[in-house]
Amino acid sequence: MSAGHIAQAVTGTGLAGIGFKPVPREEFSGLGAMSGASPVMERLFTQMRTTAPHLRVAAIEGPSGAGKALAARTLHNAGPASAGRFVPTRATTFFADSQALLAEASGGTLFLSHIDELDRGQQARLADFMEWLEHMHTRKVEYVPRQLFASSRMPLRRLAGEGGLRPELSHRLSAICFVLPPLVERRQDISLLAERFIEDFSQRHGKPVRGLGPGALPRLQAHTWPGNVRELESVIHAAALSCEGQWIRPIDIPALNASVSFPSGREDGDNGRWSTDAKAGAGAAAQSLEEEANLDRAILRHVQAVLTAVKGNKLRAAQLLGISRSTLYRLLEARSFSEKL
Ligand SMILES: Nc1ncnc2c1ncn2[C@@H]1O[C@H](COP(=O)(O)OP(=O)(O)OP(=O)(O)O)[C@@H](O)[C@H]1O
Repeated sequence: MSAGHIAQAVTGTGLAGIGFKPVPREEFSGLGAMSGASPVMERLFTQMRTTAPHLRVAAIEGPSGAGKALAARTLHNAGPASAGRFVPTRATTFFADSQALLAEASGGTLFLSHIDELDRGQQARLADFMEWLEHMHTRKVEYVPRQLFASSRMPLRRLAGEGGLRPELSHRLSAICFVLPPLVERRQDISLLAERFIEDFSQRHGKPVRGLGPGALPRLQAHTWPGNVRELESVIHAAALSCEGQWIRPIDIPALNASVSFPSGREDGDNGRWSTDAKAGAGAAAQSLEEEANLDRAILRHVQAVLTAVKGNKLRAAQLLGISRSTLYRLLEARSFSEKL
């Protein structure tokens, strides 16, 4: 790539000239508010569409931030309880406020998240509650939740097999089970999800960001996403905020650190506890991490070359690069930070 091309890539101008084609909006696919086009998500959407009209109880499994709560809401919207309310609550706090929550979810859907956090006593109470609910459904009582969904960051059968979940509760919950794989196992969805989050951001904040510019997608695809879709969403929002033009550039994307921690996950993300396939994905990502580093280095090398050419005049360098002085300072800070490591 010539210096001119990098400058174009950095500024987000002249994109057509370097053969850059954004993902057209009409290529968005998914179910309700859920985006996804990878084979594993297509299969999940088919399972959701087929079963949603008939569900009473269902489990939704997957690592933190993979989209379990969104899947539960999507199932509710497509199911027999959609005229009632969708009432989400953390499973551990359900019994502290069960009367009010049951009244709110009457005729609708009660969604208990993080079932894997329940202790043995809470599990026994939940099993009793489910038996009572089933009895109410048999008697066609209408003032109870019509559907009960539960999410877990551990596969329920595995949890039961390891003694972490009462078998009777596992059997009741996981007869119908939907699985959200870690994002690293469906990299194909990254561009679709990113474009969707950009569009959401633009609409919500009234800032016209049109999509990912050249070099941005490889950077996103090189990351292992320990925080899954939640992490991607916050990275895209941060990038769209920093973006100076209409296209997100690699330098707009905040540092992607594999050991970053996320509120609902373990410190290293909880993909590892989810499935061994995630490790394979992490291996592939580690390999492509090189590319990520190279891309950053290419931009920094180019900035350095321009600075040298203008004898360190930062205002002139920023003008030639087509970026603001604050962006230039940010790039130089990133360089001096990486030199200290
Ligand atoms: N397929 C998807 N399409 C669009 N947005 C998604 C998708 N999956 C997840 N999200 C978004 O990612 C964020 C995290 O999703 P969600 O809260 O459903 O995750 P979760 O698996 O329930 O997480 P946790 O177990 O930590 O509670 C939400 O803002 C959600 O809207």
